[in-house]
Amino acid sequence: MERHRKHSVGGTTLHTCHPCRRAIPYRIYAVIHTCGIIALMYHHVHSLLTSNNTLITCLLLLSDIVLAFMWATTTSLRLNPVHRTEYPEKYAAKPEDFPKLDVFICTADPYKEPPMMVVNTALSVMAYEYPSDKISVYVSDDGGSSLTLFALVEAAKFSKHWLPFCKKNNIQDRSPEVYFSSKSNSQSDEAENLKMMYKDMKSRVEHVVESGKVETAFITCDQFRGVFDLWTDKFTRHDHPTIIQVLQNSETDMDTTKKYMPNLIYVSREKSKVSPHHFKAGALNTLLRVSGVMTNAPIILTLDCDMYSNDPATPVHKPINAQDVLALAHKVAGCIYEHNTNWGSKIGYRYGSLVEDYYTGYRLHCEGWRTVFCSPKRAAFCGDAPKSLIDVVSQQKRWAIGLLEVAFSRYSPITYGVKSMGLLMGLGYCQYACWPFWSLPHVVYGFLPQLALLYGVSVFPKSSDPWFWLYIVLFLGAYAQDLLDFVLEGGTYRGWWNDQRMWSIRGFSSHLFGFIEFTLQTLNLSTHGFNVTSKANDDEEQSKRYEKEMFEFGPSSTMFLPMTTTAIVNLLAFVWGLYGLFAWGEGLVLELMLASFAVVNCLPIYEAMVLRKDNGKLPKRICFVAVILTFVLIVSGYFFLK
Ligand SMILES: O=c1ccn([C@@H]2O[C@H](COP(=O)(O)OP(=O)(O)O[C@H]3O[C@H](CO)[C@@H](O)[C@H](O)[C@H]3O)[C@@H](O)[C@H]2O)c(=O)[nH]1
Ligand SMILES: [Mn+2]
Repeated sequence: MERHRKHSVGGTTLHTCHPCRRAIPYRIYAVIHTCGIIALMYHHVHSLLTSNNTLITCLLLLSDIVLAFMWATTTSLRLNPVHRTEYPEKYAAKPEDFPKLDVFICTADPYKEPPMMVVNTALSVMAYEYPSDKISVYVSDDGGSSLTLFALVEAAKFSKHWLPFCKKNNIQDRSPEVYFSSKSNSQSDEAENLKMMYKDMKSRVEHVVESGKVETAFITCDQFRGVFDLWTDKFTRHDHPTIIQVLQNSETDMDTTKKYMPNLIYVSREKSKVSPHHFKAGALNTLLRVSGVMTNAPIILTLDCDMYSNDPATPVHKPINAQDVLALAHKVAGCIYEHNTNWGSKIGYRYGSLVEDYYTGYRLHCEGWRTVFCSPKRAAFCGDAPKSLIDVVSQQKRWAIGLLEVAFSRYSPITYGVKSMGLLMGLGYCQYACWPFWSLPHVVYGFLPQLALLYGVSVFPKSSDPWFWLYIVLFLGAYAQDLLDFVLEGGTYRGWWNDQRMWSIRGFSSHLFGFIEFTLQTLNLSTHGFNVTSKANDDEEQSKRYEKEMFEFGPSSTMFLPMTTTAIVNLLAFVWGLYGLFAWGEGLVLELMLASFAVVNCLPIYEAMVLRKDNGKLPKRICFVAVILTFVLIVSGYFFLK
């Protein structure tokens, strides 16, 4: 095995790769765990042939097959863990020889993605420690919103002050929102002055967003007055012509210190109800073509509007105002441009999955592209994660559906992937594609042994049975390795605990509902789109609870039902099982252990059901329906357990 690999460009090593020491113990453990799984399967088959309750045995067998398969996919990712170190300081090219850089920023909804957030993302990359005239920032607005355009016009004005300020003072946080709300910001007159300007811009933008309309009186740049007229009465977000507006031109626009500025270009591609627009993948493909016509940089960087550059040092001509260039740009941003072309199948971002990032990366890997994972000490980008549980589970449900779209496509990692990339890489990709499959073992293990416990029926080996220990070893082994992996990569114990708790919650919500929706869609019974995650965050009470690490259930959602029901069922089983253990001595130990583990995991749910009074508590309606469901489950348990 090649112990240390170097990767050089023109004789300079830019990054090195070191295998982790845990690889060998991991491989040894993989062999042991595999033997355990084989033994367990033997045990199941044996019970299937001898037992009288085939339904229970089948359900347990099916769940264990899924668990074993998922364990195999995880293990393929753990066989050769590596770390990389990168040496950007060794990149010796002179600034005038730096390549040109096109940055793509996507946004889709001015209410879920506040325009000020887009502004901050754009400003943070425009302020890169990189020759300004070589950067072009393209903002794709799938919401087709004049509010977003208005915010960007304001951003272009503000950047004339912000960029020289950042470069002169060597500011690290180049997103103004982050800079002005951090404690380290300077108190100099210049900084105070800029802060005033920023606040002023922010209040203007927020005012316009709130009013929902860009009044002519608010437009301060005469140059851009005309473009707002394109938002006619017939204009809707699903049906409108292409709008491309150069807001800042690197050849003519200078900042306050007479230095040229990066290009800033607003693009809202044409939309029509009859043409599929392929969500974010479609937006990015449009940007690939528009930028190809306008600036055509050899390097592109794509960002979502909920991300910003966290390190200014992270990153080669056509006159872009020329009539013919803009006409061509409009043409390539049109709805029908992609008809009968290879866009989305062989060129650009691939269509067919709601997780276009995973899918495109995977397809490129299959075609033989090579990638490296860079993870510098100071994170190069920061992003926004949803804070309330409903947003989290909805986001993950979208991912679940997108992943299933890949898993069941003709490019499924299990068939096509394994064939093109080999067994280990193919299995590694399955880990993600098969994510939603986790819901099956979660549901079976979350209800079946507990109901059995309530009826005094054993589904697992008794503690006197040697097979008992196999269950203990497999469970502890899998969890311990997961914990070890988490902690060795810099996570905390508490972080891991929360992580595995979220994993269970997803199994009972996003994965389960994603599966159902995907099935309905396959049967043509429903359709769904890209449900953009809400990034708006102005509820102070909610932020406080977030800081205290409290779950935010908030608005009622059917997705909370299964987890609430399982919480109740496990609590009942736990109490009943404990009572049994003391009353009769011999109890159903494994069933009881499982229920107690679930109860500990469900503590925040009990708290949200009965103790909490704030707005983040579990809605009464959900609790009520969950109690009824519990009752129904227990009654129906009587028929297949007794
Ligand atoms: O029709 C659409 C829908 C979404 N977006 C943009 O896509 C980005 C991601 O959307 P978001 O709601 O933030 O989804 P997340 O789940 O946070 O995004 C993750 O998952 C997506 C796939 O589901 C990936 O595209 C993202 O890169 C990845 O960060 C945002 O900038 C949106 O504006 C569009 O441009 N057009
Ligand atoms: Mn996002």
